[in-house]
Amino acid sequence: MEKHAMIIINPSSGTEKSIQFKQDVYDILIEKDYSVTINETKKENDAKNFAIQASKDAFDLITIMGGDGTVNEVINGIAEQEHRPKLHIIPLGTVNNFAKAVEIPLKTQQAIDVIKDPTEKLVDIGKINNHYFMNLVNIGAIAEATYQVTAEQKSKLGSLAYFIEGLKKFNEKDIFSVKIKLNETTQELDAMLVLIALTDTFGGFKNAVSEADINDGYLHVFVFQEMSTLEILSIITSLVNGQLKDQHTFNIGKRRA
Ligand SMILES: Nc1ncnc2c1ncn2[C@@H]1O[C@H](COP(=O)(O)OP(=O)(O)OP(=O)(O)O)[C@@H](O)[C@H]1O
Repeated sequence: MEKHAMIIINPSSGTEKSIQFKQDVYDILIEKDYSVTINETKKENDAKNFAIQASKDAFDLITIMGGDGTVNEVINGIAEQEHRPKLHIIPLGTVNNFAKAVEIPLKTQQAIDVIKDPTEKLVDIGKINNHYFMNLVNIGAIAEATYQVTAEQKSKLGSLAYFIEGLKKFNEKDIFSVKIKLNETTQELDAMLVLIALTDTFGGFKNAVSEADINDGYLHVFVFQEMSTLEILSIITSLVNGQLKDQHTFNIGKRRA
């Protein structure tokens, strides 16, 4: 039976290299006996809508050429569909957090070639209200600051751009009150930042949350309370070195996703 693949390309992702690889991806899928439909995104939600269509039309595969935002849209498109195509991700974003977490090759040609001899991985996804996520959720002013990072800053600085914006907010000590019901316990805490991770990768740093596995079925919940600049630096070092789990005062537990 003929196999169907949809390529979803975000031409604006990362360093805007996706278009130059379009033909290579098309050729390899044809070589693997897929019939191929190509869709380019123009704006927010296009990738999600293409993915919904691919599910409804019972496509076998969606090849995503883009960054975390594009992958997230596709996941939101397929999550609640009866038929979910498999995903082949070609990381072309700035940070590519999810690709790092799932250990997809970051070199474009290698990621394309994965389809020649594919291995399948199941991954956890989480849900907030009606929105699915596959990386992590940040709550607080620090998290909001990261949304102010411009596309230009991202292209120039990569993940560092987020850290710089985040650090500015850390100094303002914006504390908020948060009530967390985790398993059977409810805690009310004052927090600077709440981080809920599904994978071990944060801000593009592999192993930052080394206890989290992509398919362990858990949400890993961290609450960062008011901290001195020294403590903040120590946490950043932990993130980079993969020792966030050792900061037990901040790790308040995990629950089944
Ligand atoms: N043609 C387009 N021009 C501008 N923006 C687009 C276009 N198509 C999609 N978008 C927007 O781009 C967002 C996703 O970008 P994506 O995350 O893939 O790239 P990135 O930001 O460079 O990567 P990363 O998230 O890894 O840093 C989508 O959510 C959508 O809003």
